[in-house]
Amino acid sequence: MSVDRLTKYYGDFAAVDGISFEIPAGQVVAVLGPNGAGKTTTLEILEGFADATTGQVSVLGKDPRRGGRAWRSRIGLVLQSTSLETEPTVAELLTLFARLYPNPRPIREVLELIDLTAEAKVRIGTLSGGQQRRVDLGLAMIGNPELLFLDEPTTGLDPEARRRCWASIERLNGSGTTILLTTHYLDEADKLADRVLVLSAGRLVADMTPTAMRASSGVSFVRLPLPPGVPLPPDLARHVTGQELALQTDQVVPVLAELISWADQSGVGLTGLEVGPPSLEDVYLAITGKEPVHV
Ligand SMILES: Nc1ncnc2c1ncn2[C@@H]1O[C@H](COP(=O)(O)OP(=O)(O)OP(=O)(O)O)[C@@H](O)[C@H]1O
Repeated sequence: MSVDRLTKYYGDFAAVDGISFEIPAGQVVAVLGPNGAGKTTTLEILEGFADATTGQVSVLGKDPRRGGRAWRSRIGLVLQSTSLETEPTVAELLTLFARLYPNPRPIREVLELIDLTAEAKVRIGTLSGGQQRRVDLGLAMIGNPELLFLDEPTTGLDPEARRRCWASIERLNGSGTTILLTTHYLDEADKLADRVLVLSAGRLVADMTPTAMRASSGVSFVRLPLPPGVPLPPDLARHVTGQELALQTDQVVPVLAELISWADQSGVGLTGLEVGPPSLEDVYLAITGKEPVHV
């Protein structure tokens, strides 16, 4: 998939303001960005549901607006919210949808991918929210798509249900499907994505791997559980909450030097000391201008 200097204007307002990126086959890419950043608009253009104002878009080698039926059958969609039929069983609904595609995946295989083999004969209406979301995924993958668009696939699910959804998405990618997903969960992007695209006010402000994104801030986390009754120097003491020192800094060497000197003089072991990159969420908030990362 390639996107070159894409814009989408509503009147004078640029909802998408000149973004370019390429997604090679087989990647999982997460599109992040605050509300109104242009994620849905971009996805709608890539899916062929909306026209670009200017720029070039090619998805599976075609202009999405001119894709046609054969092109569409190579793409799977999971929309932000769907309402499934409640009466049929899981297997019945999958079988019904399989008839719409020229080259459907075997139902048994889809059930395994979405981890609902045991529920094949259960009516959709009696499934949990997380199981229904995995049925959405199953319907999107039944046509054996080369490319899958997932719009906020796990919003509203509990942690266990989210993990099971992630496992299905990982299995599907393992079978070769390219996946483009939007999410507001940074842990989801971290877990699933080979690459993260961050949109802000219609512009692409980051395009990198989660690891590179964490490293890009140049900021490190320092964390140390403290023994009772040994006061820290005042500039470090202001970062103590309860019995823990926790701070982020772009000056990790002086902070560590001060800690080591303090530990040496006070006879304190540095047991439990952690130094590492900030969370993806911290960096994301800094990139999108929501909050500073620095202490
Ligand atoms: N049909 C429209 N007419 C006018 N403005 C629109 C239209 N559709 C979207 N917009 C505006 O374009 C901007 C981008 O919207 P979009 O839905 O793509 O954002 P988003 O990143 O998907 O946000 P969210 O996370 O809330 O789904 C917003 O400011 C929105 O108000």
